[in-house]
Amino acid sequence: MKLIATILTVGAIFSIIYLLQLSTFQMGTRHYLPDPTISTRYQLAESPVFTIDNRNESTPTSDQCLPRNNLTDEAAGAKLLEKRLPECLIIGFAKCGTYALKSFLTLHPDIVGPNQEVAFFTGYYHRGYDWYRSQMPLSLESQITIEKTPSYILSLQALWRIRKFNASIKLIVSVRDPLIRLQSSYAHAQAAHEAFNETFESWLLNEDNIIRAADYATHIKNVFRLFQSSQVLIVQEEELEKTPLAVLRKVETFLGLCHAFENDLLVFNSEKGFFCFNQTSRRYQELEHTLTLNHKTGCFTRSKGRTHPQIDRLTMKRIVLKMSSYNEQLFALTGIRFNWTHPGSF
Ligand SMILES: Nc1ncnc2c1ncn2[C@@H]1O[C@H](COP(=O)(O)OS(=O)(=O)O)[C@@H](OP(=O)(O)O)[C@H]1O
Repeated sequence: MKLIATILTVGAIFSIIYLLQLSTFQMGTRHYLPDPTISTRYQLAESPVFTIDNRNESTPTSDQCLPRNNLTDEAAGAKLLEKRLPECLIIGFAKCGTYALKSFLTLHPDIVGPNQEVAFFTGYYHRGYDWYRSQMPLSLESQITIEKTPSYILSLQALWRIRKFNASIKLIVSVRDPLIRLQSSYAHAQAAHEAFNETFESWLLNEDNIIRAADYATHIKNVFRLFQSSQVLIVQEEELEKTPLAVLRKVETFLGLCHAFENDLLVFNSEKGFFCFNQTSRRYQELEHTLTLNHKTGCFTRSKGRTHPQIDRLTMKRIVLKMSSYNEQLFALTGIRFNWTHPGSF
């Protein structure tokens, strides 16, 4: 009996040791070995644990702030540089200064972004995240990659895809006086299509063109349905045009970055009528070749800041009346009353 009891005790001890080893092995395979087919950044992007908001908790105040990226340290940079998926998207709206915003933002040492619109979530989703990543510029771990494609906000499917990609991503939406946006869209259509020969007056007869320029609310509502309001920053083209640094600093705070936008990075060019890059700044010289610019002036090319078609007062009043209900919806949704052309302006 004693012998049987000893055998049973020894057997039980061996079984316990075996089970302990097995569970440690499973932990090792399931939790600690990364899947070599999926990059760490992708896993982080999908994970609810890591959000860009976590950075905000440790965001230094402006007086303690040193840019995290030291681009002069080429040797260190070369080792750590890789293409990374975006953590912030400028999703709209077209003709609202999205290119100027994205390009000026890259003056920040902790922000990078591709020059072109990648249109991944609208046009190239089938190519997968690795393709999307391949479209991004090299960056350091500490830098945030920003991509801008203004058509994303118009597509509910694209917004769902963005949410699936990274539910805690930061989104920037730029809006503009819809009357000016309407003129800008016409000038764009005229420049983009050689065969386009419609006069502005006949183009205005198409109600859809007016609604398309004014209906921000429908699309912003979709954004708020899928993302928390703290993830969304609404900026105004008019402010970007007149006081660009104020907008850039808002974005910097929104992203939890150091305050690195100095007054001398941009200069107003009276011939162009817009702020342009200060060509003497070191950061501009680093970036110049990555942007679509007039390299003589440091301003954007002629495709930004086009001449707008004239509108007579009566037509303008008619359009503004049509737009005003859309504006009211936007003001109610965002809690911001933009100082745009309104029926009382006439
Ligand atoms: N600094 C600076 N320089 C040049 N242009 C500036 C600038 N800031 C804002 N803008 C305005 O940006 C408008 C174009 O907006 P987008 O870049 O969003 O257009 S697009 O949707 O990508 O085609 C463009 O519209 P248009 O004036 O109709 O060309 C500009 O008014």
